[in-house]
This record gives sequence, C-alpha cells and structure tokens, in this order.
Amino acid sequence: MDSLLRHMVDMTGHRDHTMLDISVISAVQELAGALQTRVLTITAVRGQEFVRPRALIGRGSPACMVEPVDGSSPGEPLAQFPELAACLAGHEASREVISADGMRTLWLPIWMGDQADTCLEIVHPEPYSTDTIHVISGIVSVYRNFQNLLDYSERDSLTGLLNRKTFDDQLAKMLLTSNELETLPPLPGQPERRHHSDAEKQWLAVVDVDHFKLVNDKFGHLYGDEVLILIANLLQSSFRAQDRVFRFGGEEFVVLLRSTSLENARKIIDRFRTNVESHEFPQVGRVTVSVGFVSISAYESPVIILGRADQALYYAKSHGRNQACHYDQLVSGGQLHAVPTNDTAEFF
Ligand SMILES: Nc1nc2c(ncn2[C@@H]2O[C@H](COP(=O)(O)OP(=O)(O)OP(=O)(O)O)[C@@H](O)[C@H]2O)c(=O)[nH]1
Repeated sequence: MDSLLRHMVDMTGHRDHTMLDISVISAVQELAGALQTRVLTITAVRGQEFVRPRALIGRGSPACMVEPVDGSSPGEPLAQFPELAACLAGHEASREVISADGMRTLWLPIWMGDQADTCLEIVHPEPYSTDTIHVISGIVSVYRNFQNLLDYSERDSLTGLLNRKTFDDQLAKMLLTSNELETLPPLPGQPERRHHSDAEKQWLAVVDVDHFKLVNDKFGHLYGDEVLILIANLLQSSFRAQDRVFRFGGEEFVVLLRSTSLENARKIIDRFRTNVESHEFPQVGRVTVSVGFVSISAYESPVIILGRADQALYYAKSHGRNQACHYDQLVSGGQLHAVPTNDTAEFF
C-alpha cells in the first residue's frame, strides 16, 4: 500500500504531460510487475490513424521518453495492430491479446469523452489477479483525471479556447508536424505531395473585436462576455480542425492555420470575418472584427511573428476596421515597414 501511495503522490505532483507519462508507467510497471509498459499516442493524419510510443519502461531499465527513430513519421499505421484498432473502434475500456509464446499485451485506452489519443500498453507473461486489475484500473482513472486537469489548465475559462500559455508549444508542434506532413509518403490513390512548397505555408492571424469597449459600455460586461463566447464559437466553426485557436486575453484571439496557400488563408480568414459581420448577436446586434495575418516559419521567433501580425492588425484598425490585412502585402506595398528579424522587442 505504501508503494501505491508513493506512486499516487508522484503522479499527481506533476504539471506537465511528459512527467505525468513517466510517473504513470513507472507506477504500472512496479505495481503490476509488467515486463514492459508504454504510453502510446494515437494520431490521425490525413484521415489515417497512426500509433507512436511516447514513453517506455522495461524490466530493469528506467522510464524514458521515446524519441522517434524517424522524426518525420507519425508512427506505425493503426491498421497494423488490428486488435488495438478494434478496441478503439469499439470504444472498449481494455483489450488483451495473448501471443503464440504466451506473452500477454493489455491495452487501456484513455478515453476523454469519445476520443482516445493516448493508450497504455502493458506486456506481461502471467494472467493478472483481480487485485492487480483493480490497482491498474485505479491508476488509469487517476491518469485520465489528471490529464483532464492539465488540459483544463491549458484552456481559457470564458471561451474554452486554448490560452496564451500554450501558444509557444502549439506553434512549435505545428511547425514540426507540418514538416512531417510534407515528408509523408502519399496514401494509396492520392497524388504525391510536394516536399516543400512555397505556396503552402503555416499562417498566424491576430483577431481583435472592433470597438469592443463600446459593447461593454452600452450593454454591460455580461453581454460583452457573451459576444466573446459567440466569437470563439464562430472561430472554431470557421477554421479547420487541424488549425489552432487561442484567446490571448481581452477581446484578442490568435489563430494558427496549417499548411495552406496565401489565397486559401485569405479566403478562410475572410470567411470568418464575414461570418462575424453577418451574425446577429443577441441584444448587441452587429459586431465586426479586424485581422492581421502573416506566414510563419521555424526560423523566426514567436515574438517577431506576433509583432508582424500585430502591425498588420493595427493597420486594419486604423484604416476602417472590419477587414483582414496581410503583413507581407502591406510591406511590399510600402504601407508598413518590415520588422527586422533580430528585433527582440516584446509585443505581448
Ligand atoms: N466583457 C469583457 N470585456 C473585456 C474582457 N477583457 C477585456 N475587455 C474589455 O475590452 C475593451 C477593449 O477596449 P479597447 O482596447 O479600447 O479596444 P476597442 O474598444 O475594441 O477598440 P478597437 O480595438 O480600437 O476597435 C475594454 O473595455 C476592456 O475592459 C472580458 O473578458 N470581458
């Protein structure tokens, strides 16, 4: 019991997903006497699901994060593990398979609603007793609750969007996975993708509600808050699932758009802007937004990228509002001066 408590204290003492993974597999490994325990990530890329181990512990070796051998791959196709695929498709709490040599592999997906992007995998030689299964399911429940809590700390409490704190991480992840996407082999029946295309880029857009102070002053903060919630909903419905939407605070939002051309980025951003313009906000009526957007690359700091988008937003605000302005276009047209890349000024 001491050992169980020690593991519980360890698991709940972390504030980031990586350390939580390490402590959960250490707990399972010791308390269930496993041969090997892993945390698997389940991801969907271009409509196909993949499995990739992200943490591992074996008998006699310490727990560690798993660095992918091929950083450009999202992992093994889920279809190569039919039992795991069936377990996930059936929304099962667990599934165990016994291989020809008698070794058992137990999968425990971590369900958050009807989504499981994490799965524990325990390899063990002997069948588990009821007591051990009881302990493992307790650990899984604590793991799920704690993951939920960490997710919660990454979201803005008013709108449910990702908060400012998570932005740098999400930006780095987006740049990494977009590189992965570019180097992925084509799926059967699909044309080969260009390896690196100047036409397809990642984009950052800063969105700011126009004259929002007037909304608060005229209708009160409760109606102001409702406008922010409705705009957050419009952001989520106007952008794609693989894009990322943040509330940076106040009436300012940031969107990261994945792999698209300038023409498409402009179209998507403008579709959102007109969705806001044509929305009937209860009591308040018509609300508009201004947007500044810019292409992003792994070679520039988030501060520089945000500063450029902010300059374009400021231009939109000072030239009539209710419009989306592209930073590079303003610079090449001479309406804006470029932000030098070695500029270390803090814009946010
Ligand atoms: N209701 C509500 N208001 C907020 C929140 N956060 C910031 N605000 C208000 O948002 C307003 C922002 O006003 P300003 O920065 O002057 O900008 P604006 O009135 O939108 O004008 P422009 O940006 O120039 O179009 C301020 O009145 C803040 O008090 C919030 O969470 N809820």
